[in-house]
Amino acid sequence: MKILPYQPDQSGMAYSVGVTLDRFIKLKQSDFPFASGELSQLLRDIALAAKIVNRETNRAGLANIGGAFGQINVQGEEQQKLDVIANIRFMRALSKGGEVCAIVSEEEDAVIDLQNNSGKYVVAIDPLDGSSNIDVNISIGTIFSIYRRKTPIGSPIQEEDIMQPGSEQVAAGYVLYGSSTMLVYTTGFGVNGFTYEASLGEFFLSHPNIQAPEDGKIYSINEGLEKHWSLGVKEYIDFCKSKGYSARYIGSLVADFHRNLLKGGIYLYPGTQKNPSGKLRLLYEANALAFIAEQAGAKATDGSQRILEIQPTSLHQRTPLFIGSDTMVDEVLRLIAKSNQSISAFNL
Ligand SMILES: O=P(O)(O)OC[C@H]1O[C@](O)(COP(=O)(O)O)[C@@H](O)[C@@H]1O
Ligand SMILES: [Mg+2]
Ligand SMILES: [Mg+2]
Repeated sequence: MKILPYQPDQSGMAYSVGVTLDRFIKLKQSDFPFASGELSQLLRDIALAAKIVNRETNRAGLANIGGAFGQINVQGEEQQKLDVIANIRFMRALSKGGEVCAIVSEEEDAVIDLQNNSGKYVVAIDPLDGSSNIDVNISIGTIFSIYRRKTPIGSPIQEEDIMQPGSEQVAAGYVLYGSSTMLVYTTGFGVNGFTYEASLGEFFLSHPNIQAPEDGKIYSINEGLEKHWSLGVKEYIDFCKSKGYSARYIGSLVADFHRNLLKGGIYLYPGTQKNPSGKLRLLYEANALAFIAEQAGAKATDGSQRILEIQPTSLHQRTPLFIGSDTMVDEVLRLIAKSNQSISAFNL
């Protein structure tokens, strides 16, 4: 009986698909000596909900799921039908999975207590990011942060379980529903991206160990708000223009962040006199992307401190966000500090 060692096909005739997300999660579990598989299962639950939401976004125009839902959420924003559908889908997947004890969602006023005595994880989620782009077929996303609860499993959910700084995240990620659908996440051991192959119903590793370029030539900011920017921000955008950098702004945080993460660039949503904390939410937008950014060698700040160091005080609190390539974030921080100094010197 002839026995031969397997020789992987070198002909290139059949392209090799990457490792599936499931398999990758299993392989990576060994990074955690005391892993019990619950976080792995939770990541799978999120991937499952992402597949369903992907299907809904793809046919938003057909199935009458575009447009407004007719309710205002706690942010004072008109909810889109897909905001509500995505919220329901992720809530269901997270509650059915059994790993989660509490959820903070952009679409829910209060913390959702899943009354799950065995769940040790808390999830903060932006079920549908970039809502203003849903009906015009532009890339949108989902953003999620995962924490381990602080109080004993089975005991009532406490403030300390929810109000954790981003540095306490055990995992974070986003789904990008764009020309292709991708899931990008970190568990604190680097950042990996997976592309969805709908015909096989699987996410495959397509972007292993993502490293953000140290510098870039792209800046993303809503220039329509220019007159409300601080002097430091104005000086930085003038600096970008003087360098001939490209202005790219999709209006979906996940999509703008993803492009800049891969190509090098910076996304800015500064505070203004009217909204000193800007627009983006700390718990389910900024924290997750800041964890990803730092794990990929990039930076995330509110203009004075690391996003991950901010101690949350309210569920839907907002924060200014400057996130992207190292050198670019350092430059905007330098200009903001310089303009603050000159303003305080002037006021003396
Ligand atoms: O329209 P603006 O003020 O530029 O704000 C756009 C930003 O607001 C957001 O849409 C806020 O997120 P949601 O869509 O989840 O509410 C970001 O995705 C985006 O970057
Ligand atoms: Mg959002
Ligand atoms: Mg949203």
